[in-house]
Amino acid sequence: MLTAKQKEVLETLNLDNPLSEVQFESLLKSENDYTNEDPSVLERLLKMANALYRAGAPAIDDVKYDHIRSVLEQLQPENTYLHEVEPEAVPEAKTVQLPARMLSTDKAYSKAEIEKWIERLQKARSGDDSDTATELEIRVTPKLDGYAAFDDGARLYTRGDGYRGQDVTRAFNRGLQVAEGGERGLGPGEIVIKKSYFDEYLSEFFENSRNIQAAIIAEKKVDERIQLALDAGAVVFFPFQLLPDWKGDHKTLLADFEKIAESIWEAVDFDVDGVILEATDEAIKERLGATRHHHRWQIAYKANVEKAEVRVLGVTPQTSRTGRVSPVAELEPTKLSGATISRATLHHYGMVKAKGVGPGALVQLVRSGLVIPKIEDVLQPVDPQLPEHCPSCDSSLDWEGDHLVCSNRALCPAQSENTMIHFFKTLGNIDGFGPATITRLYASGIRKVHEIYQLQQEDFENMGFGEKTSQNLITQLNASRSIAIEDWRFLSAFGVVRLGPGSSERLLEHHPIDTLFQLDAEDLVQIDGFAQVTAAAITENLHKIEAEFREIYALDFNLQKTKRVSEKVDMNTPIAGKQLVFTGTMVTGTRGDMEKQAKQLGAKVGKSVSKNTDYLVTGDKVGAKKISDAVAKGVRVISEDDYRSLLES
Ligand SMILES: NC(=O)c1ccc[n+]([C@@H]2O[C@H](COP(=O)([O-])OP(=O)(O)OC[C@H]3O[C@@H](n4cnc5c(N)ncnc54)[C@H](O)[C@@H]3O)[C@@H](O)[C@H]2O)c1
Ligand SMILES: [Zn+2]
Repeated sequence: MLTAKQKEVLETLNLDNPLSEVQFESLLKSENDYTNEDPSVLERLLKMANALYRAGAPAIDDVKYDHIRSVLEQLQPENTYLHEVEPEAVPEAKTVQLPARMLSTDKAYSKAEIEKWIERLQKARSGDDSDTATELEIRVTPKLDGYAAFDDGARLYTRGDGYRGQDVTRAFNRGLQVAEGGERGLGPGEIVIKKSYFDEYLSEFFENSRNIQAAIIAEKKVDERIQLALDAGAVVFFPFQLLPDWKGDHKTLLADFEKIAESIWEAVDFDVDGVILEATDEAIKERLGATRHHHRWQIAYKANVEKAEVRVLGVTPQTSRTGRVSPVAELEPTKLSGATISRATLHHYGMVKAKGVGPGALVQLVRSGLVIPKIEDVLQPVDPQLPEHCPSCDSSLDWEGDHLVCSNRALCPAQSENTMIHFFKTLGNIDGFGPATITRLYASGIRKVHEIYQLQQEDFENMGFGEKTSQNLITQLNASRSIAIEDWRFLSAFGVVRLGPGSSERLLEHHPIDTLFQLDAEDLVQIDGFAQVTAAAITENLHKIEAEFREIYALDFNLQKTKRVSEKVDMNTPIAGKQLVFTGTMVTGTRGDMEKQAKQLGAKVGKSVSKNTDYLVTGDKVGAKKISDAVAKGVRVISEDDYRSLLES
């Protein structure tokens, strides 16, 4: 679920053609590998993730971002997003030409890739690849994980799109200092926060140092705690020239690579996400030059994956809301990326059975960055440890595909408890009804969410909750009904299989919430995105919750209705049903706004011209070839003015 901060960022940045919030969320949640997605959807997904990340409110971790990026690279290697510096925009700052280009870095994840890069440097020096003997000087520095900036002595700039950045000189006026031993005007560097200071004074209040860096350059007055950090000299602009480094010839570097990388990695008291290697020879640098994305003479070495071989102590079954029983591996406690790991979830019991996971098995545990660790491989299998009964209700288990499922759909405590927990968690507007409370309610005979709403303060007290707590629980329950929530969120809180937030919203765009139970699969199939199987499953599963839904719906929640498609789109316009593509720089509005408006006026808006396109609307600076290609496909090419007249016709 997007946080308020993330929503604000997306709104203020006003991205061109963003995905809907629901689509964004459901794509990030999906466990697919993205290879079946449309490349343009992936591009829009990456752009949104990038905007959030740059604004200090990331929606996903770097590994996932890099993964989606690599999928797009496979599907559409020529996609321009991949070949440019990922843009960064500070709202409320002036955009200015950068004194020098600021680029991203090429990345390597293994020593073998570094060896290849050195070969390319050699080749650039000699013009052929035979000369690998002559020494080549390499500088290695820590790769600071902060906010890239450029200081020309007068102004401080952000990296922007690599050519034009934004003027954030105000950071210096607020007390940002140049790292010790430095002065203003030393060119490219990074705004960073001392790790020891962050851990001691800030970690309690801020999730990561990234949102502090973003705050320092933002227009808004900085938080008091950040100001204290600035005053204490804990936040600095660190010019790369001043970084502690290792310098030497490439042979020594390769001979002792891990050691050198590690010692440089640990050389500063800042967040570091790799080491930077670069050639120092100006002639080589000049010859190699840069792509639009990175300097060819520079590379980042990131070892973002840590692995360990770990013994399994046992496999514990856990029954979920839907009755599926998931395996959790209990592990010999192991340190990985700074945390002690003693449990990791396994995909499903199909994997436990096929790969032989049980007490004594040796598995490979992998952790990328700070993500939840995964068991990637089973190195020494044993007889699998499979449960015969549901750990919660002791009923027998059935196989459904790769999953073991509790056969006791109606009376299994784990299923009921998790269903109730899911309801309050999905509503997301109150506190107090987490696992501990729900378990106690269950023990006192509560089985369904609507029963919770019938409880009085003394009922809670009789169940063993304290007086204050009971009072608070009543307050929270009342609040859950009065605080406004979207009706699609409310619907998805019932945990109907296949009816998550995304499909709930889509469904409600077509049918009001109180008519859902009259629908059959045929009605659902009419809606974009509901295949026959899904439609059948949804109608069937909806009926299972009908009684409970009616009880809870009657409690008068403050539901905000999803806008119906028929209300949103005006089909009675000159462009209704037409296919349009906008290209070039628009004069009378942003392209994103114009596309949105066209959709509301009933048009279908595409990204590229096909033979089904009716109109290509051209703004400023459109290449002649684009126009002649469109004409060749029989598309009508019109100017922005023509388009406006068309709308008025
Ligand atoms: N989690 C997300 O949603 C998300 C979104 C976008 C990008 N990202 C991450 O960001 C990465 C790409 O972003 P990027 O291009 O800003 O970063 P990068 O990792 O390629 O780093 C490039 C930057 O490193 C800096 N740098 C730090 N130390 C340096 C040194 N010693 N010498 C020279 N330069 C140094 C420079 O400012 C340069 O601009 C991706 O790989 C991805 O992991 C994550
Ligand atoms: Zn059970």
